[in-house]
Amino acid sequence: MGYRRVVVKLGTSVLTSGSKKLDKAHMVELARQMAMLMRAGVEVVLCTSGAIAAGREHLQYPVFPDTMANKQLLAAVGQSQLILAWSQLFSIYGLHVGQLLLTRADLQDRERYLNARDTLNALLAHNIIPIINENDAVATNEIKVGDNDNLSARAALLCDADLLILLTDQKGLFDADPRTNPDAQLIKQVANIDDSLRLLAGGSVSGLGTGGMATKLEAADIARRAGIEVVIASGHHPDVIAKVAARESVGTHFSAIENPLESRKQWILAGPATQGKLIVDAGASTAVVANGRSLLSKGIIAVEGKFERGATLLIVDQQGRILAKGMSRYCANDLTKISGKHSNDIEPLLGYDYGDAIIHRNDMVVLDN
Ligand SMILES: Nc1ncnc2c1ncn2[C@@H]1O[C@H](COP(=O)(O)OP(=O)(O)O)[C@@H](O)[C@H]1O
Ligand SMILES: N[C@@H](CCC(=O)OP(=O)(O)O)C(=O)O
Repeated sequence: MGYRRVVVKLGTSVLTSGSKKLDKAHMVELARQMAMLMRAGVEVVLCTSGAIAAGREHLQYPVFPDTMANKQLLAAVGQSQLILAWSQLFSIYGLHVGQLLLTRADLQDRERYLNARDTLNALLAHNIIPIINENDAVATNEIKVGDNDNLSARAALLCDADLLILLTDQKGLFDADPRTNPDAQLIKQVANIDDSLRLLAGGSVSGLGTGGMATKLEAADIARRAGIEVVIASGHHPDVIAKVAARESVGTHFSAIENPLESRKQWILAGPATQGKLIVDAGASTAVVANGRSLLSKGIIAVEGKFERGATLLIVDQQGRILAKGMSRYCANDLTKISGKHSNDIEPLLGYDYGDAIIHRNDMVVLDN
């Protein structure tokens, strides 16, 4: 069956073709491919990087100290150049574009999330290509998603896409970074994202992109758990977008999981930033991962981070493996008092009680699979 709605993410590495400026000749080719897909009845959402690179180019490569304010300046200048370029390039194919600049705060707050979703749907309903980037000009580290791989996965969830295409400067995910390992082999199919796969995915060394393959794997993991297929491929492979959309074998394909998470759990996974960690013993690990139970105080060995009730935390085992992510019903202070203790001791120790479940299974996404 054909795809209905596709998010295409273009990394800086693709947009600049490895140079220091936007490669407009290649951007028009990518716009053509996306326009053809739209003409074939597939809705396309573009998540584009390149604002900072475009800002540097427009200001003729100023030598600035590497501060947050200067990056924001470059993004503010570059984003307008970037959207101007896309708007002109898509107009060649008779298409309008609409710009959405998002931060984590827009995805975290339910009302803003629904607002962004309505805008995306309205644009698509009018055959207008939504173009998304992080709102780098205003986003501080605290409210940033931080990289466009993760942002594109959240965009795919937001608009209920069925395919996410991450285009980059490599043919896909290799079993080692091909820049430093000439013998590295392309991994064509991934059925499960686990720690051994994460170890293969390195950061970005080109100085152009943010996050490298590590953030692409994070993005793939979020999307596939929401039932969205993911492909990582080269943005310079001829007709790559059409081929991926036609299910030809290009790059690395990640299958979607069979029973996608319900939307509340998708939001827990993709929305709020994690604010701490609960380290748990083997019994709690089995209860949470194998038996799908809530996390009780008895199994908690240590608490890391400062957080309030309702914060999103990682549950990790003593070997540091991430088991689950979920929302805590107790704050960090309370948890340090009751960890390792029986549920019956919560009330006597704290003077109140929000229930036995520290993280209830309905508020938890198990990740060790
Ligand atoms: N296992 C791997 N397979 C492929 N590329 C990898 C791997 N590990 C690290 N990388 C690096 O990831 C880079 C792509 O990510 P990045 O530089 O962030 O580009 P983009 O701008 O497309 O997001 C590649 O150039 C490569 O050096
Ligand atoms: N939002 C930034 C890009 C951040 C980013 O993740 O870059 P990349 O790894 O090239 O996709 C920009 O527009 O410059």
